[in-house]
Amino acid sequence: MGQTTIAILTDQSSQAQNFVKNLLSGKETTVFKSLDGKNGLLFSRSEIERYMDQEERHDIKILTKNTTQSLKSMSSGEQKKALLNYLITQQPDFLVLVNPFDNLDTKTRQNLRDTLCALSESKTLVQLVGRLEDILPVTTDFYSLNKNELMAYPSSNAFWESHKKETTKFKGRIPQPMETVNLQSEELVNFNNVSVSFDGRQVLDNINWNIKQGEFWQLIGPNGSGKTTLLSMITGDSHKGYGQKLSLFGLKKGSGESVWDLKQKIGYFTPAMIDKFRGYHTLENMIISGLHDSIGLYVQPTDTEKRLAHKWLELLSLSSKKDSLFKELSMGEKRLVMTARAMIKHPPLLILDEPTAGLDDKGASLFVSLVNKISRETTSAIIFVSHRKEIGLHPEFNFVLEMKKTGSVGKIIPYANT
Ligand SMILES: Nc1ncnc2c1ncn2[C@@H]1O[C@H](COP(=O)(O)OP(=O)(O)OP(=O)(O)O)[C@@H](O)[C@H]1O
Repeated sequence: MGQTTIAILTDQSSQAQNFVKNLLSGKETTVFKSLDGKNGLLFSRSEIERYMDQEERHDIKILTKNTTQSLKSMSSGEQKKALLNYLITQQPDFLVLVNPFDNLDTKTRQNLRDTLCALSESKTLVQLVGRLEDILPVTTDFYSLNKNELMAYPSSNAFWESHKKETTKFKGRIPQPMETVNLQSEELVNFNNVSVSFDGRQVLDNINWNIKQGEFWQLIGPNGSGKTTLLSMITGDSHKGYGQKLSLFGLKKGSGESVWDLKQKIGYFTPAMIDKFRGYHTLENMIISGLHDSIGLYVQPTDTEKRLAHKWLELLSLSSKKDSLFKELSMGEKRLVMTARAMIKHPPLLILDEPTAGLDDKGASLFVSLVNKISRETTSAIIFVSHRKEIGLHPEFNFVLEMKKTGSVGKIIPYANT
């Protein structure tokens, strides 16, 4: 007979962090009586970051004892595996899993799902998940967390009935930019047989990828296949592109363009950016800051800039919050604002790196419809990186990285064939 497996569905209102803290310190055990006096451990992205920080700061190995690689340089899948293995060796009575499948590709997700289902035979698992599809099939007890209030469902049927999917749409059109960015070439990115190795191990093998103005690409590949490595060559954050046949916006890599020139042509958003600043800026200033390539605004905005920001806020149905602080927004709202910030100039290339990770179904569906809209109504090319096949996302092409012993190879699959 298996143990209790608990699922708690979270949404943008949930005070999940607080809840988890109380649960692990024994303060929530009035609801979960079976956990009273038991020892629980946490499996979450924040724990990986905490161990990453400890390993780096003190130059020690905790999760990475059996490898020479640093936790930081591992792919998300490798990091999660290392954390889970470590937690199991600590023999906890129960595990709290916060969005365990985020940032994982289909196969790694399936493997982790199987491992967790097997683990549920001997340990109590408490899942806090924002996406319905992430709930383990072995779940016995269902709850939802509204702000800090836990609501119990009498049966799994009652739970699934009350969470049928909804879809949401935006009203109005994407606001036009103040000026257009000059382009020397319609070809924005050209990888011509580009390969990348780390410490003698080839990670990317002869990549050929040509991205033209206005195209909508989804970049897909298993954990560790080299998606981040590819993107960092485009954004100028990796030197691996030098000396190879890589052209960006019509210029060969290394032919004198500055990282600044590159950043002018690229709008970039990844959820980790949100953690980089404290969020004491108004929404209006956050969006305008996209015109100045800063996070937050440090100069007085002009009236034209303010008008443009208002148009974006209107589109996002956030006008009433224009003077609110960015940090007061829900996670989903923050991502919409960050995307508006990345798009305000209509950069020739918009890169969205796993932008829906950690969102609940409603938040993800809203985000996806904004991206589809940007693709339809602007000439910006889009690269959308995601492990999940996002329901409702309509890219024109998939660039699929397939892992081989000699490094990942890239395949182009038109969306119509997927
Ligand atoms: N600086 C580095 N030093 C050593 N190995 C590295 C370094 N950067 C990346 N790697 C390795 O290269 C491979 C590709 O990593 P990359 O982060 O690009 O994959 P990914 O597809 O983005 O993975 P994920 O989806 O999990 O984020 C991984 O095996 C990773 O461990």
